[in-house]
Amino acid sequence: MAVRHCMHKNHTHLVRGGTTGLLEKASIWEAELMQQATQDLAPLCAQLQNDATLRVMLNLLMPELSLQSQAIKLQYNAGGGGCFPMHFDTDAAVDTRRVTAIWYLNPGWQPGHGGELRLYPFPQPAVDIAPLNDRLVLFSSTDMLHRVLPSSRERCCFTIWLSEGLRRRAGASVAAEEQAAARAELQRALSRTQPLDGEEAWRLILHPHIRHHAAKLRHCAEWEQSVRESHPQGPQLQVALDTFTAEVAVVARALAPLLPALAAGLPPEHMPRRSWF
Ligand SMILES: O=C(O)CCC(=O)C(=O)O
Ligand SMILES: [Fe+2]
Repeated sequence: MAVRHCMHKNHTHLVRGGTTGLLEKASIWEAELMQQATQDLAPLCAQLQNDATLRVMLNLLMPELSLQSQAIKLQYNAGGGGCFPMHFDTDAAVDTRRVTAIWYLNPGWQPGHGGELRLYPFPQPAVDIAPLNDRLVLFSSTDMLHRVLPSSRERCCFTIWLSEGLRRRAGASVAAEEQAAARAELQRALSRTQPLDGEEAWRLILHPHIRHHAAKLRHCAEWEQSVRESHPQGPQLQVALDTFTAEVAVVARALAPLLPALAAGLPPEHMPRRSWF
């Protein structure tokens, strides 16, 4: 595969004390389709980069997303346990990516080869998706926690990120006021010294400002394990694990009144519909 010549190692971004470090993943290589070098080596990749079919279809089905551009990378997992730690692809405050589409290229994948995509539509239980050839999986880039389980075989996919345009940003100042009010309400609730009761606690746990943090606490043991599995041993991995432990402690302190409800779990009758976007 000629395009392998322009592949580089994938890294996990480590945010710590205001600086971002890079932690190389074991066995994972990638090529950006936007880059001319990739397109020159693999004309089909240029065609895919410029194909608007998925974006147009999604805008028809979900016009509220208002998707305007796409960035695509080709991912090659060399096998031998290559995997991704638990993560959200982005945060709405960081960039405009809104939909993640993964298109798998694995003829002959068998149960037992590993490399399943695991989605965590918190508070619903996790869902494993086999990376079957020609399967396309779509989920929210901002709200869906996910990881890739260790793969014992070579595994390939295109990862397509669809971004919203500037149009939706027009209402930003109204949204900012609403957000300030929501933040004040959350601060009041979280400054209580007594635990909140189940229903009130779950309303806050599922609040968009809290849900990501609550999901991290709920799955913290698996999250830590996934960081260990995805990166080579060494001092940088230890820094990543220490940073993770410190973050979890801060989140647990901040969400203290919600912890009993989180540990007890949401009663099935209150479980919201599974939400992918
Ligand atoms: O390989 C996959 O199935 C998912 C990859 C992924 O999560 C990513 O590139 O952010
Ligand atoms: Fe991802």
